[in-house]
Amino acid sequence: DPDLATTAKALKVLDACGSDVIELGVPYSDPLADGPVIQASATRALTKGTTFEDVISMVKEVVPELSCPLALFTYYNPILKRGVANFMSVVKEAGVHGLVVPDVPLEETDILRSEAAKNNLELVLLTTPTTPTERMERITKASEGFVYLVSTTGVTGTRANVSFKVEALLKEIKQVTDKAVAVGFGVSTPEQVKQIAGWGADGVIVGSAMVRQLGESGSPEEGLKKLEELAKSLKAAFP
Ligand SMILES: O=P(O)(O)OC[C@@H](O)[C@@H](O)c1c[nH]c2ccccc12
Repeated sequence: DPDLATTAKALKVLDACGSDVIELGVPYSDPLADGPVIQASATRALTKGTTFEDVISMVKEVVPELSCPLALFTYYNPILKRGVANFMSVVKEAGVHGLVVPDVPLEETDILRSEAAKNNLELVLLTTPTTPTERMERITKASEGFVYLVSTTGVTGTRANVSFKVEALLKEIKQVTDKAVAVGFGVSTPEQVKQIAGWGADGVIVGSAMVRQLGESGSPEEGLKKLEELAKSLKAAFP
């Protein structure tokens, strides 16, 4: 969104701005964990007829030009529909490095993880403010690449403030894992990035704010320019 050619350019822009990992979302009709911005973006992409196969062929062309790894974000249904093993080999073939599949709970990730492992793909798992410590520990053990700490309950989307609870959550999670922990959901400004970095996070994840620049600008060129400005300002804010 707004189209695959612009998305390909956006991946290169984000890479050039110093992204450590790029998360690319596959548009889906029932994005249950997404707020209005990403929902609208997925709907626009689907209305244009964008398929999983289209996304994969774009990825295949762009990945050789990127220096950072690419994680594919998708709900479980498109994986299930293609068969887990088949899905994994297709995305691996395209050059994808990892996966974020938010609607599969830890207990049900066995097949996903084993098929991902066969293809050398890393499955990033998420923990949330309502995850009990003992479960958080199991999630961090199983998570690959890094651990995704969801900053707040609810859906994706920019928020005026980062919940102060994130500071305590980071302390808690750092006691049970040495893996890198990145905080996502609601992050959109350099001030928020600085605050989260100050609390000890290893990274931040920014979705809606970037999706909005690209999808809601007057033209693809303007969207890419705005995306670049935003990415640079956020990168500069992370010490
Ligand atoms: O949009 P935000 O609030 O900046 O949050 C990141 C998020 O968009 C991205 O990681 C993501 C998009 N859709 C998701 C669904 C569930 C978990 C994570 C995601």
